[in-house]
Amino acid sequence: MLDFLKSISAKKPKSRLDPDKPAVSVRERVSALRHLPAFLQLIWRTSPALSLANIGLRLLRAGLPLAQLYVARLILDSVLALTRLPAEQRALAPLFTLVALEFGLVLLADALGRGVALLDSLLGDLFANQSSIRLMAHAAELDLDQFEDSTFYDKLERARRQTLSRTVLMSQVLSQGQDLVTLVLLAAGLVAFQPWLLGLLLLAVVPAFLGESHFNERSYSLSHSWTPERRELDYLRQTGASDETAKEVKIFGLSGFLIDRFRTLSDDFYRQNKSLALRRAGWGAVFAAVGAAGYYGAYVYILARTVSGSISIGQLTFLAGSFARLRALLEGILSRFSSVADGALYLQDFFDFFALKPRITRPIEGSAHTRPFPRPIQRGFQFENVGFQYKNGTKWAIRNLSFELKAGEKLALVGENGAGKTTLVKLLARLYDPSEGRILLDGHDLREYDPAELRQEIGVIFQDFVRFQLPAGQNLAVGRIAERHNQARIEAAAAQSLADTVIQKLPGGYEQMIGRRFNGGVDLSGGEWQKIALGRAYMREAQLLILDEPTAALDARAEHEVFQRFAELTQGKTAVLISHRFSTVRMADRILVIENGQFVEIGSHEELLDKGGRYAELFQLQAAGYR
Ligand SMILES: Nc1ncnc2c1ncn2[C@@H]1O[C@H](COP(=O)(O)OP(=O)(O)OP(=O)(O)O)[C@@H](O)[C@H]1O
Repeated sequence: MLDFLKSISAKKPKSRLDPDKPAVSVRERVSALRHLPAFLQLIWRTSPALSLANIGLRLLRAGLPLAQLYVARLILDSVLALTRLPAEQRALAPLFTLVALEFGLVLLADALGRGVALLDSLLGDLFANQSSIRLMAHAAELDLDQFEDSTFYDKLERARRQTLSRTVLMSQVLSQGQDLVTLVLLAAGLVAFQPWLLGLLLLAVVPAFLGESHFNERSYSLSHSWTPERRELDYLRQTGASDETAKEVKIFGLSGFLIDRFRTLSDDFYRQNKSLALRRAGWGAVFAAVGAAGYYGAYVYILARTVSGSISIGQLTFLAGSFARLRALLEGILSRFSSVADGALYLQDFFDFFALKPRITRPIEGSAHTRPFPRPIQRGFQFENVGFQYKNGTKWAIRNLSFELKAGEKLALVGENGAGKTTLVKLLARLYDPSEGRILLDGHDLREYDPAELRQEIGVIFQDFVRFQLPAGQNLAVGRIAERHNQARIEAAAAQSLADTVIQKLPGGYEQMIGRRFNGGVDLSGGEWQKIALGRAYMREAQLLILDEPTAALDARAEHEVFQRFAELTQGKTAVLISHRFSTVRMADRILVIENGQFVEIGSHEELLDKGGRYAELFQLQAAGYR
């Protein structure tokens, strides 16, 4: 036992990742309890009426054990008194009234218990739904670079897991309150009889509590340190068995590789978990025996007092019953305390996630207002010495970049893979802010405008656009989701992006679910998907349209047609086009060539060819391929 108690303070968790990482200390666990008021407040706000009803029922339920024990005592004493009377003097009516009372209490306890369980489940469901909604809303507010940070992802993952398991914590906290009330009521009876019995009770229960805390702490540490691996396990499970990956997994024969990795990781976790579970079970049995010994010690004492005649049989049942109940209650409260503290530690992850704040906000720090967005844009965008480094990147993705994107101009970006073209576009859309330099819109820093308003005025179709598992019409409508019921507008956008020819062939037309994830879904080819995604740009009707490799998957005829329409559609509008195809690029007014994130040259197709620089070189290279 001594060894075990020493181990509580001395042992460190066997974390595969960081063997020196200390276990979560008791102090941390207790300090995590500070999150409980905020948590209870969240529950209260979920539904004040259900919360109030829940508390009311629990308070009533808390008083019942004492009442039941007391009535049982009266019944026994009255039976004994009756047996001592001559048969003709035995009046049974008071006895049966007591029995009826006990019967009533049993029914009431059952009804209250069911009522509490019902309210817990309703409140829990509401709370889980609202937490999920808050989680999605908060994630949408955060900056893109926060998503690219793996510690953020771990937080998000833990917070996501929390939305459901927190309903268990809610029940536990409320039950804890209820049991504490019952405990105080029962303990009052025991203290009145023999105060030191309470000490005996604590002695029987406290070691079990310490053991429970210790093992919960280890469980939490283990599970916490395994968050990245768990994400990897989820990823492997998903990659090994999903429609999106099945093709390549089969072709490359990856399943053995994926399964091996999964097995190695999961076996490792299983081993660590098993060793913890075994020790937990062993020590659990020891503590249960200590608890039982305490109970029987008290029982023997109460029996001796009954035999000596100093208390009645009724009092014996009351006291022995109180003691047994108190022991179970105290054990429950103490062990629940450690799982509440454990839950509160997880709560810390939950609140940590909600405490993350986006940096790209409105208005920018230090200024009182945002600048109204120019309608129409007068001068255009200027990049002034712009540099950008990804948080997890080792080099500058863009450096010392200065150029002007004039209002109404069609600018093409050219550069080799990794040159920084997509990064430039993300900076324009304020998905990131420059690490150095600045971007001006009509002479003012882009950060002075409301980012939401800016994004309203920009339409971007990325090369890795999302294939939403939605009906075809809605898949186009995501370009301007407020217009999702405007069928005429959706059809016009489809006609402009050539998506109409794709949709006409679908059995369900605009209502046809696309993608294979849901029942009845029909998958499209890469080029067909791209036409749908392009349609989103036309739904958008933005002042600045950005297409990042919009035609990479299109056949030559479709590409030609798309660009015919694109030129018409963007007349008078500003547009940025990224493409590796010079047939597309040459349609732009000017072409900006970048290399390793740096400015190389800018000019029209003819100007750059005449100049004989990098563009001319790349153009000749591609043209040579067609000769
Ligand atoms: N999220 C990211 N985190 C870290 N580095 C990134 C990230 N995205 C891009 N990079 C790096 O920034 C550089 C520029 O990438 P970018 O995507 O802008 O290139 P690109 O010119 O659009 O390339 P491509 O023609 O292949 O689409 C590359 O070196 C890339 O590895």
